[in-house]
Amino acid sequence: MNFAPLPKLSIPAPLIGAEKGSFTEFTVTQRMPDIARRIVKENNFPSDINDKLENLANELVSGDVQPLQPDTGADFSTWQKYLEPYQGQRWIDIPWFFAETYFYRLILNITNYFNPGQWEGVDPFALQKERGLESSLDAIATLSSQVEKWLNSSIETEMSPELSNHKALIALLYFDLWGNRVDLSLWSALGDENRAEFDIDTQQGHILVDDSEQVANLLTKLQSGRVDFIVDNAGFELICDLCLVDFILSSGLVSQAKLHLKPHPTFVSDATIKDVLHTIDLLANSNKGEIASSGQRLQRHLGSEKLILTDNYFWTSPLAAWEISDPLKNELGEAELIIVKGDANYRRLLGDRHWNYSTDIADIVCYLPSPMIALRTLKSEVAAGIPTDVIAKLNQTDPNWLTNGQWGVVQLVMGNG
Ligand SMILES: O=P(O)(O)OC[C@H]1O[C@](O)(CO)[C@@H](O)[C@@H]1O
Repeated sequence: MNFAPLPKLSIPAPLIGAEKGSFTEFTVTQRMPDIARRIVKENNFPSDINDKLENLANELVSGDVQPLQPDTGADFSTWQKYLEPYQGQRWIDIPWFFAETYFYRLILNITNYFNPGQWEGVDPFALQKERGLESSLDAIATLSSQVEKWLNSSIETEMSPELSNHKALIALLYFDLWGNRVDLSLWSALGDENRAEFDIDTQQGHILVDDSEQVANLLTKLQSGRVDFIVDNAGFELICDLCLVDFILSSGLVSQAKLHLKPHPTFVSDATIKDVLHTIDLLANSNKGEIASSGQRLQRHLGSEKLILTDNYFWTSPLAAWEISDPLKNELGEAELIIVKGDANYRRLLGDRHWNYSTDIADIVCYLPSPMIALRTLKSEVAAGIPTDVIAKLNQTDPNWLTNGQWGVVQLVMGNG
């Protein structure tokens, strides 16, 4: 397969926490310490673990990066290598993407997630994930009954199957985009009372680049083949992913869907294989008919291996997406379309660098072997492919447009596969 291994342009500097007044600074010095302290409140860890979490919270502000204590994680020695260039440096001086991914790996190291004993495999974010799922139950019912209608709509409305699938796909792509607004790492910072402010009514007006038509065309023409999802959050976003998966598989638009998941808890709400299985189980056992049908269809797709769940330590690593290993790149090359979800995965695509926001995204993301669609609400000062007039207008009307989670992109890059 012939594709460029690197962005076509020279690679700019990474975002770092020491950039005064930036959202990156706010995250490293305030949001991340809050997240560490919230773990103490929401779990029953013993005092030595809680003390270490409190130390971590304090040292983020101006202290140095601390090493990992030996643990049995399969990625332990790889992390030792990733850490080498940053030892003795302050959290705020190292690349933000490294700081954030390492922070979450360090939390698991501190809480003995990888060590045999009482805390082995205990997800420190379990409570937040569970609450996220519970608070989405009404939305889940609405969405699943809508999927059911879409699956039957060419029969009920006499619309051509191609047209009705096309309409359903556009709507599901929008849901899947806005489902990403609701991520728990931002919720931690906002507090409970602000959650109601997330609304999905103003969908189209807030999409800065919208390639959903092209994606729907691509998907309706496939009729077989595989679509891969680089999954982001558990909870409502995962439900939106699963509704899209259910629709493309149950309507026969594609023959397989593969979900790429995190091998361990990270970024508070990111989904693991366990989270997906738990969510599908919850749907299948719901006492609401339409939710249960959707869950049961997904269970059947799992059973027949039309739906595949996989994880890889690349997705929790500090690496840019162009540093992906050959086996994983070849695996993605088997897909007809790769759907990349969320802000952190988008930051990985762009290497979390200071690109000019109007840079053609295809000149950066030219290293993937298959067409890729990014569904991302903006939550960080990283972007590409936004028209200059749109940027100028947003700078006037909404100075926090890059980070307030109110704006989204549906960006397609056709790839070289
Ligand atoms: O769940 P998502 O969309 O990846 O968002 C999480 C990301 O957003 C942020 O909250 C802001 O960039 C990061 O801390 C993290 O990269």
